[in-house]
Amino acid sequence: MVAVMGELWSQVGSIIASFMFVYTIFKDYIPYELRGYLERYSHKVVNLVYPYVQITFHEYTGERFKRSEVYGAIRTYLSACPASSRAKRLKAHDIKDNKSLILSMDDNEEITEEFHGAKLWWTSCKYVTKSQSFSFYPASDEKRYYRLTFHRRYKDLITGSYINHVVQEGKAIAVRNRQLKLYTNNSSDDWHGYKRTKWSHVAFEHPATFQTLAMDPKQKEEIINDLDKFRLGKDYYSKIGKAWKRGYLLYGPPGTGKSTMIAAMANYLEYDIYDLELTAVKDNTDLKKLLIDTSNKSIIVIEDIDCSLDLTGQRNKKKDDEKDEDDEEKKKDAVRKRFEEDNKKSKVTLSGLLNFIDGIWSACGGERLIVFTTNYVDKLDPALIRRGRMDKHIELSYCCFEAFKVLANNYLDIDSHHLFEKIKCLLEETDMTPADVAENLMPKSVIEDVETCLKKLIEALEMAKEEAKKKAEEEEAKLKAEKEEKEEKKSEKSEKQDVKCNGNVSDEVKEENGVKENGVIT
Ligand SMILES: Nc1ncnc2c1ncn2[C@@H]1O[C@H](COP(=O)(O)OP(=O)(O)OP(=O)(O)O)[C@@H](O)[C@H]1O
Ligand SMILES: [Mg+2]
Repeated sequence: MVAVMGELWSQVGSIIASFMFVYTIFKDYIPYELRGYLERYSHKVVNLVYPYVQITFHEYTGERFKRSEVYGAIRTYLSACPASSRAKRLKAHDIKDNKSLILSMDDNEEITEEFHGAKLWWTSCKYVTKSQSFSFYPASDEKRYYRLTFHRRYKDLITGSYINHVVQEGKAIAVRNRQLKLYTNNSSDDWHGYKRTKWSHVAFEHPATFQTLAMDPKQKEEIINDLDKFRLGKDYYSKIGKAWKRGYLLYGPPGTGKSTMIAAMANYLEYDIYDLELTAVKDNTDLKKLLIDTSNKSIIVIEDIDCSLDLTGQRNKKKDDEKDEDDEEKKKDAVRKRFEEDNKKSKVTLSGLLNFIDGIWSACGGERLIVFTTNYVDKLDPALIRRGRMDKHIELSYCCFEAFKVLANNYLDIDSHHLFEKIKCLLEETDMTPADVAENLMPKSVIEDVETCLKKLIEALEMAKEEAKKKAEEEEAKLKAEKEEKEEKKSEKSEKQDVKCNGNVSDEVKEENGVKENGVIT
């Protein structure tokens, strides 16, 4: 009965809509005074006859700045609600672990739901606005939204509890179905073409975890506790008046597991990764826009921060050869070229990056980790890595024995072996990265057993030790030679000085003598 009534009402609605359509066409032929009356009363009639309320939920909020979280939650809720199985046109969009297919309503599809006796209709809508500019890829602007229609007598129920229920449920389903994503930023030039998104993504399927990460167990536990504290710290952060974000600086030589640790963090927290390529960002404004377009529960990564940009903001010095150019035309060409090159180059500055990390904009949204990695921590500007921006500094260093044990367990499934003692001694004496240790531990053929792999590692460690020793000796010899050379030069100098002094003295003496002699003679 309710369904029949609902359909009846929606038919009344469409009749009214048709009437409005005809009215707009013939509006100009109706006398002005009559038009005023008609418009005033038609609204009253519509309100009287059509007792339905509509609410729209747009995909983008704030002038397309940010994708609406509510829209996303509604989409997830609707794709999972039983009523959606009756919809005929569905869109497949996410496939979790290549197993379950996630479907959502296609454009202009409608589904009906009931909530505490109230009947409501969800419609997914889209409208296209064509941009005026002529280009090879016409930038048509698709705007999507969901429209919820219900009887006005249920307004309190729907706005009070139903929408809240939909959003909460949608978010919970999203967490359950969550497929982690790895994003990378598109070049700023592509934001306005047919590829309008700032970030592109793929499914994140890195298998690294904290169990497989080889490092000092104490340090590892400390990091895990820190992450836990952060994840559960929403109330704490709001209490202390700080944006809910945390900065990590991972530093250490190449191959010590910095990138691996980021993957382990993402898998542990179930956060998406936004791998930010700074050189593709045009300027500070675009950097801000990228930040705003990231979702909550995410890790924003800038790898090799020391090489990403010249963050001192100094311009390149003029090339010397250009100074000598006499030809006017050539000079102009060079200037134009340099201007174009400069334009292409990223103009992100240190202050832009600092603002990105902890400026006012960084508080939009929450639950974000910002991770920087570098091989040379000393090269970084102190302002960039001060606490508050980079709250936790983590040094990933050469492989210690504890880290080796984790790798041995990962690669060879062993906890102990009689060769472990020897390896322990060698690791204490030699610097070898976990990447190199792992490479030596990995069996390269089916006939290689545990013992062979461990022996291979011992051999590599001994070789590394030998090399390090040779290098140290060479370095020492070089230093010694330099020192000797310096001393030699010094002694030569002082000798020369002595000679000069003696020479002078003898001359003086000679002169004196000469004078005397002369005096005597004369
Ligand atoms: N601590 C570690 N635990 C487990 N595996 C490691 C560790 N460190 C390195 N590896 C192994 O070595 C490889 C290289 O490590 P990774 O890429 O994380 O190094 P990195 O510190 O990021 O190096 P770079 O500074 O060159 O980027 C990884 O594929 C991983 O298998
Ligand atoms: Mg790396």
